[in-house]
Amino acid sequence: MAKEELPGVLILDIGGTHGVLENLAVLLRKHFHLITMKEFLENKEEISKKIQSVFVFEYRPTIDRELLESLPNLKVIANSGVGVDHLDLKMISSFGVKVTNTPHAVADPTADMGMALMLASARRLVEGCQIAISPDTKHFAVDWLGVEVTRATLGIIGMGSIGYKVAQRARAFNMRILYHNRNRRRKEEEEAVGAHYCEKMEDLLQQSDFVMLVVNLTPETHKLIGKKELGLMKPTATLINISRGAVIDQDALVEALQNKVIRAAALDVTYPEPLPRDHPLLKLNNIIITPHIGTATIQAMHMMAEEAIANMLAVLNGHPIPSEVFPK
Ligand SMILES: O=C(O)C(=O)CO
Repeated sequence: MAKEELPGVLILDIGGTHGVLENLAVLLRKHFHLITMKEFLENKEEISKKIQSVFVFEYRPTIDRELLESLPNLKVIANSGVGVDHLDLKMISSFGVKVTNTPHAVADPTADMGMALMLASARRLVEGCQIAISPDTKHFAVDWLGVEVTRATLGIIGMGSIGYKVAQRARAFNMRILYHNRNRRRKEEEEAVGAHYCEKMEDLLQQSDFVMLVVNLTPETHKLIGKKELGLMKPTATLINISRGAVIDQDALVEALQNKVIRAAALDVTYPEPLPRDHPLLKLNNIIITPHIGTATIQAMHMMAEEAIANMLAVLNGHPIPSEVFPK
């Protein structure tokens, strides 16, 4: 089929020239006529009617009313990634447009990232690397001892599919696993990973050596971890965040890390992203920050594109949609 006859997909944020993005474009071109944001802006009049789907490639708040008003035939916005807090679902739905996400592709790489951050913080990997490459060779490990993950207690806040995959990995480290979630998991699922349910988040915070945040960002989870919650954690505990930055009250975290209320933090997400260069979190030495790379693997990029393509085709062909997200 000629590319013009295929349904048009507007690509947000795929404009790079990196090999991995070109590979995604190859996958998408099998089913769609690809339209970049640049092409769209240069030739809005002619192109806008052709666009039936939008592929959101990065976690950015890019879909506004003005864009939706300019796309009369839009049927679906396919988000890469599971979190859709950057999309105004109610507003999008008022245009009769569906939103989909990619929960399957993200679960393993994001859980891996949680483990990577926990291990890196526990064993002070970033400092170790800096010491190894520094010109001063007179460093003694005894001056910067880490802590062990093996047999420690891990508290997982948010036991959806990513949280559960973290628990599966933590079991291999003989960790004691606690979790807090809106809904308790089935008994068989708890037993399979040896996880204990804490109805009260406070109990989990008080007992855990590592607390990992894996919740969606919603009005209920906004600043879920603040001064009070940090104060409940052990002074030897580490806070890991692989969900969304705004789940933590960052001012309270700065204070807690400065005053050694907790041992350390390891964050893949912050607000805003990236943090301003003079942000106090960047001045601390008991923190590791990565730039929201939970799904930044070659494999995840491909799986997310495949999952998004399946979602878009289902909407356009009127089939059951594998992963639709509904406004609350
Ligand atoms: O899937 C998502 O929404 C992520 O942010 C993964 O890190």
